[in-house]
Order: sequence, then structure tokens, then C-alpha cells
Amino acid sequence: MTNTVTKQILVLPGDGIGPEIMAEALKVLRLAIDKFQLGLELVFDELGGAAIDKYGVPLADDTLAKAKKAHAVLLGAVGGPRWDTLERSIRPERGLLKIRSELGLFGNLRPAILYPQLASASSLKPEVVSGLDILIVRELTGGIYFGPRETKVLDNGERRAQDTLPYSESEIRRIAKVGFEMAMLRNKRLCSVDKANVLESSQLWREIVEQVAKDYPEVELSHMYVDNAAMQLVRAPKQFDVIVTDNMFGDILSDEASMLTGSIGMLPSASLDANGKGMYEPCHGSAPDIAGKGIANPLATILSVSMMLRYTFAQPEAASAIEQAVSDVLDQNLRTADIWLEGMHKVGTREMGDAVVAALAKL
Ligand SMILES: NC(=O)C1=CN([C@@H]2O[C@H](COP(=O)(O)OP(=O)(O)OC[C@H]3O[C@@H](n4cnc5c(N)ncnc54)[C@H](O)[C@@H]3O)[C@@H](O)[C@H]2O)C=CC1
Ligand SMILES: CC(C)CC(=O)C(=O)O
Ligand SMILES: [Mg+2]
Repeated sequence: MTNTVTKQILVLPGDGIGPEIMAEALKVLRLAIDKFQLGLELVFDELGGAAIDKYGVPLADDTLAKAKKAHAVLLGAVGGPRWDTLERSIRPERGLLKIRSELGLFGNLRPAILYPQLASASSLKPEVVSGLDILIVRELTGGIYFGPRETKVLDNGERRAQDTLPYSESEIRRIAKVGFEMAMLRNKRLCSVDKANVLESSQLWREIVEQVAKDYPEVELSHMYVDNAAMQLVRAPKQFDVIVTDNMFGDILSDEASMLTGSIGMLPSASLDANGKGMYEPCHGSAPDIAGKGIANPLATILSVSMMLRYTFAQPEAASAIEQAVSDVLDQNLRTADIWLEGMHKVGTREMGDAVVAALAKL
């Protein structure tokens, strides 16, 4: 299908391994744009530490305006030790939280899919994880990452810090709906993860999820406390279909789930607003420990490109082709260090990106 209208993607490479993995994802995206005549235009800017260095703030107003104008944002990762000692309000991560919030990207989809070729790279036994395909739906613009916080000095001179975890009914309702809608598209099972035995906000969460469930009688809803969910994810992860949970629980559980797939370098994400506009990024961070070494796994970012083409640009054919190309390079036994096993061919970031491009070109 030929698309004549040009839509914009704002590319924000970020920090650490961000620019390295983005370079590979962009090769794949550019080929997909040509091959499938997608009519997409790339614009570039900075977020996080790179933006602090260039503009003095982690998210410049002009960058935010570009993000609002674009149809989608493609992000590498932000943060790193160089900026860790800055005053908290201008740390790189604040830029990330702000862009998510300002764009209204409350629905974060984090699929944890085990490619069969990586069954032995998972931290769990192959029989426990083979065929794994779960989706974590994480609330992304509320909860403890956005609640009022403060550090104050008590009368005795000791400092006391607090963060708060607020959720309104409407915030819970809209993410619950995303969870149910996703379950309807999959195996119609939704597990809502909370800590309702302790937290007031989780009690409201559970109540609202139950209300929304009435609109989705076909979906089998269950509830699970987050501590048990963390345990069940490594005990028997295939019991889950879709998990819906709050911002911090989803952040933690998705990193845990990533290891079931072999590496956090395999986990893409989509962060969506109510109208399909999205920001796409790997679930991992800027990996300062391996930055600059050319060994980071670019597949999570490449798979995030695929999610972008599927969810924002409604190009399932191009999205599936990228997923197929990733599968093909794994069939060729190419592995970055994080998913490497004896007998496999170890490649760096660039070789992996080039291999995906070659595989996509052949399709
Ligand atoms: N969305 C974002 O931009 C995120 C940013 N961060 C930031 O990233 C920085 C580092 O945070 P960490 O807690 O170390 O988490 P991280 O996800 O950057 O790294 C955790 C571990 O996973 C490895 N890893 C991550 N991505 C990889 C990849 N593509 N290929 C191979 N190995 C990979 C790293 O080498 C490291 O050993 C911090 O400044 C943090 O705030 C953390 C998470 C998300
Ligand atoms: C700044 C953090 C909330 C980023 C993160 O860990 C994530 O979104 O996974
Ligand atoms: Mg995280």
C-alpha cells in the first residue's frame, strides 16, 4: 500500500547505549519506510542527559513541542552516572517522566515474548518458559512516580523523605480498559496486580477494575498481590495472558519478565495516549556499564519500531516483517553478548542491526 501523506516521527536517541541502539533501529526503520512506502519522515532532537548538555534541561520546551507535533516518538534510553548528582528536578529521568505525562501516554504495553531460538538463554528452564507470550499493561502517567513528594528536615535535625502513590478513579478506569481491550485481542485472561491488602490506592484500583470488568464479560479477570505476582512470574509465567498494573509495579515486573525472554535487550514497549499516538522505546535503560563498547543488544529498540508501525501507523505488514527479520537473525545463530550461548556466533550492536536489515531486505 502506498501512503502519500508524510507523517513525522521524532527520534530521541538519549544517553549511554541509546545512540548505539538507535542507529541500528533507524537503519531498519529507513528500510521499512522505503520497502513498504510508508510515507514517514524522521525529525531529531535530544532528551535526558544529552538534552541537559545541549539545552540545560532534560526536556526542552521546543523538543516537547516537536513531540506534540509528531505522530510518534522513538526513544533510545536516558540517564547515566554523569548526571546522577544533579539536582533531582533536572535529572535525565525527569525529562522522560515529563514527556510521558505531557503527551498523555498513560498506557504502556510491555510484551514479554520468548523467541523459541532463545529458550536456552532464558534464566528459567526451557520447559517453564517455552511458548511464553505475555503482555504487561503498565499505567504510565500516575502513581508514585508522579505523586507529591518532599524531603524535609525534622525538629531533631534528621531529614525525612516521602513519595506518595495517588490514583484517581478515572486514571484507574482508563488503564483497566486498556487491559481488558488487550485481553479481548488475545486469550481473554486479565490479571490485575496490586497490593490491596495494604494500600488504599490499590483498594480503589481493585474496586474500579471490578467495575470495568462488567463491560467485558468474556474476559476472565483475576487479582493478584504484587509480591505473589513477582514470585509467580518466575515459578509459572505461562499462567498469565495480560497483566494490568500500576506504574511502579509494572516497571519492576516488566524488568523481571524480560529475563524470561533471555535478556532485557529483547523487550520493546509502546506508550500510548487515548488516540493511538505513542512513544516507543526499549524497556531497558541506558546501560552505562556497556555504553560505548558496541555490544548492546539493539533488538528491543528494533522491535519497538515494529510496535510503532503496528500501533501508531497501522502498518501490520511492515511490523510483522520486522519481527520476522528478527526471528531470521536468531535462526542464523547471531547473538549479542547478553543472549549469547556456547555454539552461537557472537556479534556486536552494529552487526546485529546490519543482519536484521539484510533479513528484512530479503523478505
Ligand atoms: N526508559 C529509560 O530511559 C530508562 C532509563 N533508565 C536509566 O538508565 C540508567 C541505568 O539504569 P540501570 O538500572 O542500570 O538499568 P539498565 O536497563 O540500563 O541496565 C541494567 C542491566 O541490563 C543491561 N542491559 C540493558 N540494556 C541492554 C541491552 N540493550 N543489551 C545488553 N544489555 C543490556 C545493562 O548492561 C545492565 O547490566 C539509569 O540512569 C536509569 O535511571 C533505566 C530504565 C529505563
Ligand atoms: C525513569 C524510569 C521510570 C524509567 C524506567 O525504569 C522505565 O520506564 O522502565
Ligand atoms: Mg524500568
